[in-house]
Amino acid sequence: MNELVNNWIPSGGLRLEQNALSAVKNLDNSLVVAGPGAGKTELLAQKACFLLETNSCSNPKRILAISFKKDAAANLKDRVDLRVSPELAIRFTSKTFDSFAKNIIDSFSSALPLKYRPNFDYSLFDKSNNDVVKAYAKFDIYQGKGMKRSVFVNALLKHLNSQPLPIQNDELLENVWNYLLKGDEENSAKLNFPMISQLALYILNTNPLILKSLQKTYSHVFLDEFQDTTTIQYELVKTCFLNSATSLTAVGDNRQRIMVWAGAKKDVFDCYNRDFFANQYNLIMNHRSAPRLLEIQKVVNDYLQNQTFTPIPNSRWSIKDGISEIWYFKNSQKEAQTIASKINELINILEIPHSEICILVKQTVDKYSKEIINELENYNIVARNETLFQDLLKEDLIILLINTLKSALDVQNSDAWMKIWDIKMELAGVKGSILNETITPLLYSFKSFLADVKLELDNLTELEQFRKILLDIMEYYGVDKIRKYYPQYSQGGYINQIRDSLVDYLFSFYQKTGNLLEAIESFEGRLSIPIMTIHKSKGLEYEAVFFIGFDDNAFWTYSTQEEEDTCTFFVGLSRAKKYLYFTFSERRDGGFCQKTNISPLYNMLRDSNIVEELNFE
Ligand SMILES: Nc1ncnc2c1ncn2[C@@H]1O[C@H](COP(=O)(O)OP(=O)(O)OP(=O)(O)O)[C@@H](O)[C@H]1O
Repeated sequence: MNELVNNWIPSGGLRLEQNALSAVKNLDNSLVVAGPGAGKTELLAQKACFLLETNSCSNPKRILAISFKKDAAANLKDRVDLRVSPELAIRFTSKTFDSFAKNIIDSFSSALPLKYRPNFDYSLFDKSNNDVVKAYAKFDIYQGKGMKRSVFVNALLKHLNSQPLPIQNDELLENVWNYLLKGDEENSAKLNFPMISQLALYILNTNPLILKSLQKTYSHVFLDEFQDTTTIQYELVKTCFLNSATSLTAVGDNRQRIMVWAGAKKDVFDCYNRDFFANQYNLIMNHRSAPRLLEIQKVVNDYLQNQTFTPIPNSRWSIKDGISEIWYFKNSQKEAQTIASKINELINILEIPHSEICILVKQTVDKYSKEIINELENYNIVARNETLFQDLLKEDLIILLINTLKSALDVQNSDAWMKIWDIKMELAGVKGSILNETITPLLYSFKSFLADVKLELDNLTELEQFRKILLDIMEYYGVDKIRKYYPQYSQGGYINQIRDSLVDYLFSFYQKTGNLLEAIESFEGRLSIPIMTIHKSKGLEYEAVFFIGFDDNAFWTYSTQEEEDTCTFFVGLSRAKKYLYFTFSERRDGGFCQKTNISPLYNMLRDSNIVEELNFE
């Protein structure tokens, strides 16, 4: 075993800096703190390879990685799948915090006392729904006169999660929980993720056997983007793994803490170091951004923390690499034309792929991007609000259905075929790679099913016909088997919701192109420029980033939450590898824009001495 450990080298030909390598090989609890692009996520992928390949995570133990966003969880899983053999990769589970907690309550709801057991068909609600207001109104709590609705909703949500379970001495809280858990004649049961985490905590605190089995299953746990962990999520981590044999690796960056508004625990690093006696590792490389762009990151860092930050760029860059500009416009029409022309140049002259260019906004994607989308159409370039697709594209069910369609339409697509064949074998309970009396008939029947699907797709004209084809595909795999194989679909109508979204989107793309393979490509966003909020861009990276509408309106919270908005600014600008453009327009949407409140952010760009300022009349 020692020999395996000593001889282990990072996969994919990557070289890790000394501290990264030490963190990978450390088998106790650890915390890796590093700036954007330092390779924190990659370090977790490498650590998974190390643990599995050296048997430090010995069969049948597993590694559990917990991230915040579905795409982050999926990306981490993809990186591990790419680097280790399928037999090892199967022991790496990557989930979001939300799905981790939800799986606990869906798998063990019978361990809850009846009064806290949610109805089987519960669905989810978030802040944007009216459900929490309705629930309180049921017990005569109405919005106070003159009170802003958002303030009222926040107050209700705070009250809803003001106590761990079981609820003590609060009749209103007890009633609202009961109503949300059980629903009534008109409304089904509805839960939000903080409630789900409370229920998961209750199960784990009152059922030592469930807790033990969780600890026995996972010998190693990874926590990505740890800076954004909320109090209740941290409580869950502690309840699950404190004083257990499971070893934890957390990675994060204080300067990228952008979820304080959603309850991120500001002192989570200190608490974790103290509670888990973690070894801390700091990294100094930046593998993402060109050297000149790192100059901006240094200035913003100095504003955010006392510790200086001198990231070392990856050796693929030359010292002069990196372009950053601020563009000033009189109106948003001219802004849109200039951005479209630049994007056209990046794609057609510099040959940068669509998927390597990103348009970022602070918020309200549609407001800031309408005109740009229209101007890009003049160049035959598609741009779209990626928020609608980001999570959907990483859904296991979507990946399964899309790969099935691809395999039916294009028998040469070996990648898609391998993925669905592996899953088909798993779902059919068949193991092995050599054709035999079990595998051969399954293979023939699967191929013949795909040929039938192709025939139906060749005659596709109606939306309902397409829905039926996808229903048939799911039936063929077995809906119950899918629900079991992917625990996130085990409960309620979520699986149907996801399927219907796919049907609607794909069919609308199909109507435009008349070609289903092209429609799938469009749906996957291979030929479109993603537009998203900075929050949605967390963890992602692009060759070129356009940070549009850099004004007081977009950063309207700056005066009340300067630190968090500066962190958001830092996250946004650190997504760029080589090109970084900021735009400001005096007029937008019939109104005037200013940049006086956020002048400290503008000054940081100027202080870097690398950002050029251009005026467009
Ligand atoms: N050791 C390495 N050598 C070369 N490239 C690397 C190395 N580690 C990471 N990378 C690459 O650098 C980029 C950034 O890595 P990664 O996404 O892991 O950074 P991060 O620290 O998680 O960033 P962020 O906090 O901004 O999300 C990725 O393209 C990754 O493939």
